[in-house]
Amino acid sequence: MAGQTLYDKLWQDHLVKSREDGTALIYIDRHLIHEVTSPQAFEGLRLAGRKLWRKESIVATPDHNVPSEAAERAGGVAGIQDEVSRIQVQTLDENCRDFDVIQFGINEPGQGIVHVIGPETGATLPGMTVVCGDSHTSTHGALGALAHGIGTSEVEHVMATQCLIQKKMKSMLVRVDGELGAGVTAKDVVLAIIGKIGTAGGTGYAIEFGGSAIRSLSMEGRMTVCNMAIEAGARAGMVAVDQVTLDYVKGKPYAPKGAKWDKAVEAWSRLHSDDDAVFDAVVELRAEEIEPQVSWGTSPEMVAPISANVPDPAAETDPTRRAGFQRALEYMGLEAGQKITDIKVDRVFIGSCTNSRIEDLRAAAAVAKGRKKAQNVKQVLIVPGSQSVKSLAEQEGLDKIFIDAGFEWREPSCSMCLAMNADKLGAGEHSASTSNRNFEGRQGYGGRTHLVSPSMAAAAAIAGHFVDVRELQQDSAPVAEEIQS
Ligand SMILES: CC(C)[C@H](C(=O)O)[C@@H](O)C(=O)O
Ligand code: SF4
Repeated sequence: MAGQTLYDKLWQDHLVKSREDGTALIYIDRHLIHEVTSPQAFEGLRLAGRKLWRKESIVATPDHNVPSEAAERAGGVAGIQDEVSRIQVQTLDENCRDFDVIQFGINEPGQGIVHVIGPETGATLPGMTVVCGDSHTSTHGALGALAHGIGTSEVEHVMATQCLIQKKMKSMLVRVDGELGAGVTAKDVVLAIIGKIGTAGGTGYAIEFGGSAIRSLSMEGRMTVCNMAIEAGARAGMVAVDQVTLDYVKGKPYAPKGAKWDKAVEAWSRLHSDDDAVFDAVVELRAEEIEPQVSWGTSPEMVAPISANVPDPAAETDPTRRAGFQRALEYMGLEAGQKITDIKVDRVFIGSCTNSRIEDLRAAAAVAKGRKKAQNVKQVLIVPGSQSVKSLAEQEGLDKIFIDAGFEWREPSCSMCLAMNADKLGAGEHSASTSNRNFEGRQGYGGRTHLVSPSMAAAAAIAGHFVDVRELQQDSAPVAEEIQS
């Protein structure tokens, strides 16, 4: 018999019952909740007179509707200007109080984007099943967990039973071997993967990311990659447990301690695919071939290396693809064949569950240090993913670097990732954004999003247009001249 994949092992470990119709009941270890997709679930429980099955499994935090501006934030929940947002956050507070759920409230130390606080508190651990009413739950798979988003009715189901009805997915290995070049980050890797397999490439699969380039990434980088598994069509992304994982998890507030830690390490050490495991699909990329990436269209697969030009739809043989490219270029206000480096940037957003961790902010600060935002750039938002990231960044003086560069230092929230709050991209404006979705209107009505890494976003903020961060790092002179002109 062939060996097991990591996904097989995680699935097997949580399987309660397989059913004749091909579905199965799996046990859920960790349930993360936020203000957008939990209210109906709590209401459903109330109406049915049900209790939470295991309330300790739930960790709540508000992230989508909380303002990022310090002044508005200072007033707490009551101070949220937008009524719908205020009600959402208030409702989460009330539900957590009524059902006695652990919540990191709006201005409390642990608050942050749900996918940032799970791993950083140790609420997410290797070997767990992790769910949340949010598609980017795939992020947590970076720890060697089976993690995916669920719908609101499933949120209620997990609350009431701690189980979920699932159909086992197929397995895909995305292997990136070789060494990444300087200035090429986890974000570029995952954008290149999506550029290759497309946004439907992973549909129906659980993706395991492997290969030497993935193993060389930090946990934060692995989270960036798994975060965007959903943009490749896969509900779950994961990376095998190794020493990097264990070093990251050790000492986290909710991580096991003492003898329990030793037992956990023993159990977690088998969380990798066996050498003879067979995947339903295998995709391979060479790390050396990956350049810093910039998305040019309205889907994450519409992405190109920074050295490239905006593609010409006429070169597409498939009529549906050609029409899609054409429409994307019209929406984005771009010309076929124009250089990516000629695209001017109006606003820059560095944040989101893809890229708002400390290493992301350090990478952006390394580029911003001693430089200034270009005149044509109206706003640069730096939004740390959590209160912990924010205070660590402040201890390191990163906030000062950003402020000196003319950037804005904000409070932890989803912010301009999806414009469910005051942070929005104006119609026709182009953003350099470290988030994960560039759909039409995603960052504001008529807004034009370009997905990039944190260092590429900072470089665009300085230059006023997209620029190869590798040139900027080696030689700052040309950019400095542009700023003065
Ligand atoms: C609001 C939430 C349900 C949604 C998601 O599921 O991903 C959001 O986080 C997003 O990124 O679009
Ligand atoms: S940061 Fe963006 S992608 Fe992540 S949970 Fe918030 S809205 Fe969704």
